[in-house]
Amino acid sequence: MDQTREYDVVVIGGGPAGENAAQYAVEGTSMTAAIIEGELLGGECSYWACMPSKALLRPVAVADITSDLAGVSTAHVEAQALLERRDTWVSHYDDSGQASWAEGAGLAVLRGHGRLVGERTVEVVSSEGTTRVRARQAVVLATGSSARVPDLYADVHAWDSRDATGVVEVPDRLAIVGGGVVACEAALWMTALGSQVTLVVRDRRLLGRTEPFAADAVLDGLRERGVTVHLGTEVSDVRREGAEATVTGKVHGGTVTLTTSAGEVEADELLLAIGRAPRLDDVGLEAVDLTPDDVTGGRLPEWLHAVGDASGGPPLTHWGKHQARVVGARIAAAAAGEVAWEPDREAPVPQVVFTEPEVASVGLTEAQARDAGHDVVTTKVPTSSAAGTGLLRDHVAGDAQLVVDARTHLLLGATFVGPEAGELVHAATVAITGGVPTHVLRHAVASYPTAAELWLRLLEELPREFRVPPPA
Ligand SMILES: Cc1cc2nc3c(=O)[nH]c(=O)nc-3n(C[C@H](O)[C@H](O)[C@H](O)COP(=O)(O)OP(=O)(O)OC[C@H]3O[C@@H](n4cnc5c(N)ncnc54)[C@H](O)[C@@H]3O)c2cc1C
Ligand SMILES: NC(=O)c1ccc[n+]([C@@H]2O[C@H](COP(=O)([O-])OP(=O)(O)OC[C@H]3O[C@@H](n4cnc5c(N)ncnc54)[C@H](O)[C@@H]3O)[C@@H](O)[C@H]2O)c1
Repeated sequence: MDQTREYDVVVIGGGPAGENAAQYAVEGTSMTAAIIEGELLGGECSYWACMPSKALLRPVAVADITSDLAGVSTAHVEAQALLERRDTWVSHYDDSGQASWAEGAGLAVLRGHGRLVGERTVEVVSSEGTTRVRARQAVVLATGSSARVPDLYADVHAWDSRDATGVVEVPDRLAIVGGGVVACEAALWMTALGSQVTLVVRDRRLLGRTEPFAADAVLDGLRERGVTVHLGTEVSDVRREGAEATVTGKVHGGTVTLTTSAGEVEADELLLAIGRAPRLDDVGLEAVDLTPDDVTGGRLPEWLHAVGDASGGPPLTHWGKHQARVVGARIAAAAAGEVAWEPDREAPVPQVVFTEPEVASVGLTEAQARDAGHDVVTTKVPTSSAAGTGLLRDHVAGDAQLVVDARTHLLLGATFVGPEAGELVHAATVAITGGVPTHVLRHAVASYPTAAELWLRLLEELPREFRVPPPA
């Protein structure tokens, strides 16, 4: 073993969360940081998740709009060109660009698998040998998450999201088990690439964490685009001839047969999209007397932090990066004997689901707000009801809704469905973060005729007492 190297901050995992934690901990200080990365710097998000999926979905969405917009001819997705676009956006699975960024930011990158072996001490194992690294200030766990694979599916070598985003061989028939975000998004791009897609969904609805009206709109959208969706359907058995995990994105064997409560489903490939779990099983937690539950429960010694999917928080890149910026600032402040400034209000979590129609939400759903004890008023309008949204395509699906606290007149949550939903939701994020009540929000004027005018429609639909401050 080489001699021990020392840095102020050691980050295990170089995904978006790990990169941000390292950067924010040392930026503007004389401290040093190392990121330990076992695969590609940039993480799941850059190569197998957000980037490739959105690179695949954007042309599909644009073609979809042109099929519903008088005055323009309909565009068609070209499968090979679409896959080439994906390859460009994942830099052909080469992380040298991210490595240059790290070098420019003054961050050391250590290649290999990192494991805690004692307090503030990490061992890095690679084909080159084993190195011991000590952190003077802090260690950050940013190891991300892995797709869940229940025992039922252990022998059939089903695809996971890496195969779906990294698809190179398009199966004629694709069965997807799961009704969450990965399932709904992948169903769209795999349909556009030419697969006949069948979704087998255990729940009686899609997208369990969104407003029911948003999930219904996504269900209609998938069915309109040729996807077969079985809701409330359990899988009891899975069989496959010649199952073999070959290359990522290639078909992994012969025909797959699912026995389900809705009958047998046959497909040429099966995508399992039933959630992800923090990757904490091989990071040496036992060496410092901790368990994965201690990490996700936030019970960590002051020198150890967890960010991103590994923390057990909402598994979203922007949320992991936010956590990482907060943790990075805390580490920097602590090293200087200070306490980092943080707002007293918890930041709301936004999410955009890039389906047709698009769904964007932030904060609490109506049911979550009521469960949390709020007296709630909601306002809902068709997304087509503003001139700016109506102009975006010929048939605008979906509704938009605000969830407002009846006592304080503060926004608790918002959901937008339809074109530009992902952009419309940010105003809600700002309003919740800033604590802007509805009577003030009404004076934030949106330009005519933009999609943002939907805000005017939503606020006008609230009872009139929401136009003035609440009684003291
Ligand atoms: C198909 C798909 C699409 C998605 N789309 C979106 C989206 O549009 N928007 C969004 O916000 N989120 C999206 N997500 C979620 C997003 O990918 C994750 O929330 C995000 O990648 C988490 O970032 P992270 O840095 O915590 O972990 P990761 O990106 O998983 O990075 C963790 C890194 O740690 C490394 N690592 C792990 N263990 C070790 C170890 N012991 N030693 C060394 N290195 C290690 C891994 O190799 C990896 O590079 C998507 C997820 C999937 C599956
Ligand atoms: N646009 C985005 O922001 C985006 C896109 C993709 C993924 N992601 C993130 O990645 C995470 C993982 O996505 P996902 O779709 O895998 O998970 P998910 O949690 O969104 O959905 C999981 C689905 O699988 C079902 N399920 C769970 N266990 C099952 C079982 N044993 N059998 C059958 N069905 C089962 C659930 O009921 C649910 O429908 C998400 O939580 C999301 O935050 C985000």
